Amino acid sequence: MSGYLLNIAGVNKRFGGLQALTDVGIRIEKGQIYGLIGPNGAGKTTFFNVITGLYQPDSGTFELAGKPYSPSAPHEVAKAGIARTFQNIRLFGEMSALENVMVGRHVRTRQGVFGAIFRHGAARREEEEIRARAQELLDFVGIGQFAGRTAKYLSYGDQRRLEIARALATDPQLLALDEPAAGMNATEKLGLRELLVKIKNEGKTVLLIEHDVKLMMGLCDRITVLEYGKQIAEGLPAEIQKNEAVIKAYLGGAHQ
Ligand SMILES: Nc1ncnc2c1ncn2[C@@H]1O[C@H](COP(=O)(O)OP(=O)(O)OP(=O)(O)O)[C@@H](O)[C@H]1O
Repeated sequence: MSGYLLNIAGVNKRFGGLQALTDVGIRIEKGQIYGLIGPNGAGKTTFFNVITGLYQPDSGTFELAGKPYSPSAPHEVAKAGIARTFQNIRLFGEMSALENVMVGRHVRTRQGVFGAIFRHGAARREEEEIRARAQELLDFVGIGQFAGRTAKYLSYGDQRRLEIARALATDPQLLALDEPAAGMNATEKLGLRELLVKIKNEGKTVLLIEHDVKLMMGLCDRITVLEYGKQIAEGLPAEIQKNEAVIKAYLGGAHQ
């Protein structure tokens, strides 16, 4: 056992002639907010997709809370205890905010989605519990008042909050967020920052990809920097900010 909540090593991923990830690994302690940054095309999303079961890696070892897990399919990863959100919002637009969160919750229930559809005895009771928990989560992320609103009519920032609530509904050990601040205005970003701190204060562990480096520096406990699929730096935000290779990667202009 490593003592880390997430311990991933030696990840390689090739797309045809392109080596998208070369020997990438991260170790995240429980309760940390861990950031993944890097210029466009650095391999951040590819790495996320590998550890959450969307892409099959060419190699790599994967361990969550001391137990090896197989990133062979997204539902296996969800069962192991990792929940994620996507760069592009993926909600059920025609469903209410509450229903979106309830769907997330069904991953963890005994009756599952079919029980919920047929609504017999135990399933009905479980359904009520799920509903109550979903409302709690909406309250937690700050959109409890919009529980009945059709998801597609929520503001952009609130849709992002809803995605986070839905991910939290699976009771994950690790919450993986792919660019949660993308497209947000300054006020929404401030709100997101507060929400992430609140999630951390609940004892959750968060892995985050984000382009807003300023936001990341103020928020993350540790940061890994990728460039052309390789890890060029890992450390505390203060160390990353001073790292020559990182400064060069961001200011070099090669990726603009
Ligand atoms: N499914 C795929 N097939 C082929 N090449 C891919 C695929 N997914 C990603 N790539 C390539 O892998 C490299 C890394 O891309 P990736 O999207 O992981 O970078 P990123 O750091 O997330 O970039 P961005 O910040 O722009 O989202 C890029 O050169 C990209 O074109």
